[in-house]
Order: sequence, then C-alpha cells, then structure tokens
Amino acid sequence: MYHLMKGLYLYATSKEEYSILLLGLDNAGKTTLLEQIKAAHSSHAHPNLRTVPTVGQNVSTITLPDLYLKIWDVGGQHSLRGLWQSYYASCHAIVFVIDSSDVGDADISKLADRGGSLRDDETGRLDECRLVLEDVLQHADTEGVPLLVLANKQDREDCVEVVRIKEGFVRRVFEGEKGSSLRDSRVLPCSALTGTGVEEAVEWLCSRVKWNKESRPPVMR
Ligand SMILES: Nc1nc2c(ncn2[C@@H]2O[C@H](COP(=O)(O)OP(=O)(O)OP(=O)(O)O)[C@@H](O)[C@H]2O)c(=O)[nH]1
Ligand SMILES: [Mg+2]
Repeated sequence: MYHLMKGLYLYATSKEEYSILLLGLDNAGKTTLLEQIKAAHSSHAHPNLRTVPTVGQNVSTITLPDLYLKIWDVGGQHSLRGLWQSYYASCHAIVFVIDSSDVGDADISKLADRGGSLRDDETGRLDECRLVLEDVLQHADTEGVPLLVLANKQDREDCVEVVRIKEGFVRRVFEGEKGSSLRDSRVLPCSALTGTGVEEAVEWLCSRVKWNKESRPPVMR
C-alpha cells in the first residue's frame, strides 16, 4: 500500500524537465541572461549582474507551473567552444545570444569578399558570430532542435535593431548551405541587463520544447 501511494504521489507531483543550452560568443550576455531568468523565477528577486567570463559552466533549474527548465550556460571564449558539442545531444532547445552592439550593421552579405574572420571596425564580430552559429547548426546532434536567437544588449545606443539581425544575419545563415536544416526558430530582441524581453524568450522556449517533445522527450522529475 505504501509503495502504491508513493507511486501515485510521485506520478501526481512529477513534472517534465527540459534542458536549454545557452550559446554565443564570449561577452554576448549568456550568464547575465541566466541570472535574470533565475531572479525572475525565484524568491530572491535581485539578479547578480556582476558576471565574470565563464570558464566551464553554470547550471540552474527554474520551476514553472507545468515544467522545469534546466538551463546550461557555457563559456563562449574561443578555447571553450570545443566543449559545446558535448551538450548538444541532451538539450531540448538552444538559445544563441548575440551582442547586438558588436556585429556592425549585421549584414553578412558584405562579408563575402573579405575572407577570413578577422575582427573589423565596421563589422565587429559579425563574421565570427556567423561561423560559430553555422558550426552549431551543422552538427548532427543539433538537428531539429528549436533555436532561439536573442539579439541582446538592445538597451545600448549603439546596438543594431532586431529586424536587421533577423534579415541580414539569421535569415542568410539559414538560407546558406551550412544552416539549412529544418528546425523551429525565432529571433527576439532582449536586454539581459535590464530584463526586457527575457520573459518572452522563456515563454517561446517553453512552447517550443513541448511542441518538439516527440523528437526530444523530456526527463520526468
Ligand atoms: N548593456 C548591456 N550589457 C550587457 C547585456 N548583457 C550582458 N551585458 C554585459 O556584457 C558583459 C558580458 O556579459 P556576460 O553575461 O558575462 O557574457 P557571457 O556571454 O556569459 O560571456 P562568457 O562567459 O565569456 O561566454 C558584462 O559586462 C555584462 O554586464 C545587456 O543586455 N546590455
Ligand atoms: Mg558567461
């Protein structure tokens, strides 16, 4: 009887858990974003916005009414990007965070003749960002995984608007041969620093991981 009751209790109280992977170049704002999400979903209302470059990973689980989101924030520095692929097979969605103030005018068609991915005063880290996103999309373990591109740092005066990141960058990467696999995707503006747009991002992620759960089933907790 005890075991039956315990089983019923666990069944009634368990929830689906989905893993979200935060990716993007170093300094894009991934850890700041994680802090904002954590603060919005816990009783400690103040996010810790004094981040340091991530070496390794930060992980937090947030509790929503109908599911848990386990959010993995990994270091974006060049030397750490090789570790990302070990998270791909078990994630349910990827958030690719972009520093909207460091991608020039976000038009990758202008990069065509430059060759190489050197930083340039006009284009910022746009080419580096493109190569890194293409690499993520091309990996077999990310196939079909919903992708949210966040145009972060929208609070900065020198940022490019989300529509330009969408048209000049994301759409072109998706149309290119290295980005053309089928997946659910969205581009949203946000400021991880002020928290603007963060809740919309979480809502989109929740709806998409549930939508995709036949392909990537959740873990029951
Ligand atoms: N103005 C502004 N600054 C931001 C925003 N998000 C992050 N930053 C700043 O950008 C810097 C880097 O933020 P992090 O969150 O540490 O960046 P990261 O992507 O985790 O970097 P790595 O851990 O090295 O991969 C910090 O100084 C943040 O305060 C934003 O939305 N607006
Ligand atoms: Mg970080």
